Amino acid sequence: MVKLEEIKVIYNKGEVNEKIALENFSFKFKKGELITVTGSNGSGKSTLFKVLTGDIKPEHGYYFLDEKNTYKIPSYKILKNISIVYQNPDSGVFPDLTIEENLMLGSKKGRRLLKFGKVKGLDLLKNLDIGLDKRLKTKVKELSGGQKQALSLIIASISKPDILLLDEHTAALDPKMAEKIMNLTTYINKNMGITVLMINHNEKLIRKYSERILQLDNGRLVGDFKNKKIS
Ligand SMILES: Nc1ncnc2c1ncn2[C@@H]1O[C@H](COP(=O)(O)OP(=O)(O)OP(=O)(O)O)[C@@H](O)[C@H]1O
Repeated sequence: MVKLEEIKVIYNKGEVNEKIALENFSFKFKKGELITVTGSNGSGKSTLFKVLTGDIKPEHGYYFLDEKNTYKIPSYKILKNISIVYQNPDSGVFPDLTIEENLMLGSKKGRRLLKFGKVKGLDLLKNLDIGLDKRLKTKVKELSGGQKQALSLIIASISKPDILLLDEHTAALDPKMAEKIMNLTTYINKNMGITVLMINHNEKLIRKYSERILQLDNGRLVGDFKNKKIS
């Protein structure tokens, strides 16, 4: 169980352009959930992700990792095991390295871990089923945007983070590739037990794949629904 309580984020505090981006924001989630964060432009979705990664320091708030441990956030001790995938397919890969080398680096340092990265990455590539598992020696810069995005998702997952944040990771993809990536996302969520929080604007994908939908408006949580279609 992870719980955020009373989070408040202010940009440019005390200046004329001061902006409260999150206010009295509280929510909790269980390990293994697949949650979509929705809301109009500027409602605070990316700010929420930056709070979770520790990239910005909230004005106020608490972060509960489990029933026993409470931290006044940000607490880097508990925020370290989070991976994030962005919309831009180039942001999560090393273009001059091969697919195989990218997978190995995804599981961080150490000989044993490098091998683990390759094995786990290969398993995920096979599941993705677009033929990349047979092209391990290909340089990543030769791949299409969709293929690079799939690889980014795999790299972010093989170190088995507690939480995987997906910031519009299907936004730049054609509908077919977006479905493939969402299938892989579900596989990672269910088979590896990784909690997924994703920002997504595609109604069809949200309804098909999310178990739970959080809705933000102007920095506040205004909705928290179970998706009846799959739960
Ligand atoms: N670095 C910043 N400095 C000042 N204001 C910011 C900064 N980052 C975001 N904001 C403002 O905070 C509010 C929330 O922004 P945020 O990026 O979290 O929204 P979002 O829901 O992710 O939007 P989008 O869907 O457009 O990506 C917006 O009004 C935005 O203009």
